[in-house]
Amino acid sequence: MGSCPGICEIIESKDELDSFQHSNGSIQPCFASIADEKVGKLPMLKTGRNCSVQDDLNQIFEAIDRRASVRSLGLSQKSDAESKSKNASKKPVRIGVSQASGIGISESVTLKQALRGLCISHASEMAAMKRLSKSVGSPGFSEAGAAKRLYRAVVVEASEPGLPLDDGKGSMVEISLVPESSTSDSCQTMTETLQVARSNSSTPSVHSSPRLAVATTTKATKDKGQLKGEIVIELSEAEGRKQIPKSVQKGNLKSATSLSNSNTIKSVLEQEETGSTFSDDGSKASKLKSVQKCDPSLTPSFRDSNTVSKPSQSASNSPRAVKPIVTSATIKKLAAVRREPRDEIIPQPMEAGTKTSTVVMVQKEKVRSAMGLSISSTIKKVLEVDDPDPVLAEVGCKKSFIEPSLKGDHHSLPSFFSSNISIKVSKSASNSPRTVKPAIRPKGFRKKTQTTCDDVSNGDELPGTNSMSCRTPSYVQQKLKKEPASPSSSNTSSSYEVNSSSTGQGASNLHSSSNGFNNRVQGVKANAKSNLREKGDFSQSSSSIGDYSSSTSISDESNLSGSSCGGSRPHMSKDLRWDAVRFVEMRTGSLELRNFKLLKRLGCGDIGTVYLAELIGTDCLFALKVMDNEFLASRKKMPRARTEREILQMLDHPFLPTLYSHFTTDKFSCLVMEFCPGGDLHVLRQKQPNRCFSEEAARFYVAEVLLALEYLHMLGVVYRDLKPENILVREDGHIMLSDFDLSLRCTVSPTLLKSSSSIVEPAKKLTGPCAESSCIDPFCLQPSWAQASCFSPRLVSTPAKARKPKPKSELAAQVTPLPQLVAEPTSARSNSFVGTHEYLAPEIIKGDGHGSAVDWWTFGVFLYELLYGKTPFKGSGNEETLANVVTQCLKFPDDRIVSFQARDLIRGLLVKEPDNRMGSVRGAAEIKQHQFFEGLNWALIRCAIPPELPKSFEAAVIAAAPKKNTAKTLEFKANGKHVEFELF
Ligand SMILES: Nc1ncnc2c1ncn2[C@@H]1O[C@H](COP(=O)(O)OP(=O)(O)OP(=O)(O)O)[C@@H](O)[C@H]1O
Repeated sequence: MGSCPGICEIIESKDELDSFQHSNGSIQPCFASIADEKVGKLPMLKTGRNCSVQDDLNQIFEAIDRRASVRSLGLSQKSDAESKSKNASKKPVRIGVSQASGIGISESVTLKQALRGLCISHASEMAAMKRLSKSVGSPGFSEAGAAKRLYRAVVVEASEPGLPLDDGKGSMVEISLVPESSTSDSCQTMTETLQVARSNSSTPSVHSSPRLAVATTTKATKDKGQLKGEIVIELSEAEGRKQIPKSVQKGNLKSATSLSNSNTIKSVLEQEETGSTFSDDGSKASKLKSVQKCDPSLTPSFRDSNTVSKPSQSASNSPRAVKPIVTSATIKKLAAVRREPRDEIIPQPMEAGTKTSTVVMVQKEKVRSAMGLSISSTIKKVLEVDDPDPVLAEVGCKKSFIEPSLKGDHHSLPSFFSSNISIKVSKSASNSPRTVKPAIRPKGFRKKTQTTCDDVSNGDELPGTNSMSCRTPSYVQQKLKKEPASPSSSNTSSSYEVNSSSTGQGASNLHSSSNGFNNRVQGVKANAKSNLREKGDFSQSSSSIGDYSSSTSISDESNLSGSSCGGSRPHMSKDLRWDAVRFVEMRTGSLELRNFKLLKRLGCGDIGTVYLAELIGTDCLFALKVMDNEFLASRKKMPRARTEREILQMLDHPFLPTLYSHFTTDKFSCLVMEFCPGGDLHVLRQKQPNRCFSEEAARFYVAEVLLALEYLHMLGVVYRDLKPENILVREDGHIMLSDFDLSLRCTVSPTLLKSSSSIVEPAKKLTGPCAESSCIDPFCLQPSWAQASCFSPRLVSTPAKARKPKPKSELAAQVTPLPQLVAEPTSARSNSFVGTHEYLAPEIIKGDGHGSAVDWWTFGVFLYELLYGKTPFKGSGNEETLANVVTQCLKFPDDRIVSFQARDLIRGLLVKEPDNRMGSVRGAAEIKQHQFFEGLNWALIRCAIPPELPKSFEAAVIAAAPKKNTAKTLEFKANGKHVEFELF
């Protein structure tokens, strides 16, 4: 035995087999039979018969095969199985069964190990057989094959399941190297969806030398008869790609492959680091390690070129587009170890990358031409061709920034822009009695300002207002006197300056170097179509009143931190504006005002000014709300600004705005929002015949608003400022609620309400898809309101006395109502005096405290105004209006025919006592069931064809651009002073 290692091994194996028989009862019968059969052959070994190791191995594997066959066929068919398994053992397919196990193929295998493997698992058997049936040096077993398997193991593990391997050109594993110093930052701020390319790294910047794009590919070489795996790390740096061969001993290879992909690279690199073979810069290894430690999902990859190798949704849609390289989902998994087709992502100015770089650039050009003109270039073109106005031309084409200086007015823009064109702005008092706070607004603009009341509790004075007493009925004043009034100082002048000389170094750099994103911008044009017309002549005026004197049940911050600016919105992955923002953030470290080119002032609110702004270098348009920090602080409006931002951050709804980003500088707080090019419903209504919407159109708009309010309520947000001016129209004609600085945040405690049969009408025969789902199964967990919410509007609002007694048969047919889940803040209470005069709910005016029911009041006023062209309680002045709201009965004008259903809904909503108001108890679900909405497909309304589409973008731009020989100034009136305003 001692002379024959094979014998020793076999005996040991036998022992092990024996011991296994004892230890594993489940397999024992099968195994025992095999062992018995082996007895006849084993004596040859025991008697010292001369045998080769190969013979022994053959015998062993025959036993293995028999055992496997017996396992599969059962004991009763043992004999057949043996013969079959013998044949099977010779089939090459068995050898190649385990791809993964092949990773460890470099390890020399002893018989002992092979036999031990027999007792471990079937997979181990396969591996052992594979090793022994093919010698290391056989043609079918190459180191290249091993390396390939190693590569596959690494890449497949790291890739998305199902991602096809590209063993040819795609055999790259890319690693991003970020310096220690910048890793933490980038991990926080950068996402995986973009890879920023940098073409000229000679310019020192934050993103230049520290970030290295490392591509690793596994290769295999045979060195001195030993299997070695070689990992080539390719450092893509400005000066070119370096290939740093890394010799990995077979042990390393084995250990590497047994680890996870990231660990694999990490462990290999650690060894290389100690061996100083990684690169000439020893720090790179540690840098790479630091990246590996970083959250992979947050590790971006930078490349030195203009090419952006980010998977482009739009590009993928285009036949000529650059093929998406790695899906974002893949990148998440491959953040540290990423495989990307080399020819598309390595636009390096180096030998190997030159060709591919050219390819990319060609593809980019194709994409660009396929996309046509970008939005911003359309604007520029229009302005250049049609508008000789040098100011507008400068704004559109050369002057990227506008700077109004802060002269006692919050409507100011960044001061860090140099300015050499000053525009005098003067204001005159509004003619409207309801105009409380002056603001820079187009002539005739129906003001959407807020009165000083929002700062009543602070004793703060707001511009253009004297005190609450001037607008509030005396009996209301009495109630309000407990809160200190705060007259406001008026903004009498402001100066806007246009930067005609400099757009800022950073901006110009960005502009010139960030064309890469344009290649992936597709479809943004449609999103960014803008109706740039100034708002027309409007007869009515209303103002929002903000008061944060007291409110109960304000939600905590944690409620608001739910959604970030996009990462958690996979359904918005096609929205390239996210990518645009990230693109710039990654390039510049953070978003700043200088990254935007302000194209047009969209309007001024109480806390800031909203601009149409192009994110430089991306062709993406945004609504940029700029708020002056000093003004906010001095007017104690910081909480309102914060509230708006926090609410916007939470929103993720088709009828609510998207906040792409926000940033704060020393001077300004900015919100980067979705731009709505269609104007607002107030303007739209003015254009309708008789300045009223048709009932069908009104139903569409109020239905979308209702869904938005329902969503807000469920988030614990009472909107409080519903009015047509705050309903913006998207370019697709659907609506978007805006302006949340007056909103109330509160906690929501979902409750199950027992529906009473007196409220819920008997189920009608449904015609929609919900007919079958109108479940009456008492075990069904679907709440009753949900059953009816889609297609089965039911009359729930009719006052009790107005309801006719039901026939007995009908009552018998009533569906037993299930408890209704109410997830709206119906019990929230605030004593704030907020809103717009004509829209203020009685309980707000009376100071009785209010909750979410105020939104249903304003909803009623809103519907009324859309249908009748005016608000129901409008008086000759604000005081009268407030008095009317509290005391006057609801009346419908006779000069316009409106359906009973519409009037019934308005009647139910404009109930002065909030507790009796429709929606106050059961929320939006109750309103949705009203007959006015009968037949409306709530679930699909977002896909419905809207009543009206905004003007085409180009036409709107042309219309917005000042005409030839027209005066270069636009005049606005505020507080009796004329304002010269040349900017837009
Ligand atoms: N996302 C947007 N897209 C297009 N225009 C917008 C957008 N957001 C706001 N606007 C326009 O900018 C103007 C100012 O809006 P902002 O929300 O700052 O104030 P406001 O609506 O006047 O109300 P408030 O004074 O109560 O804040 C509005 O007239 C609105 O039409």
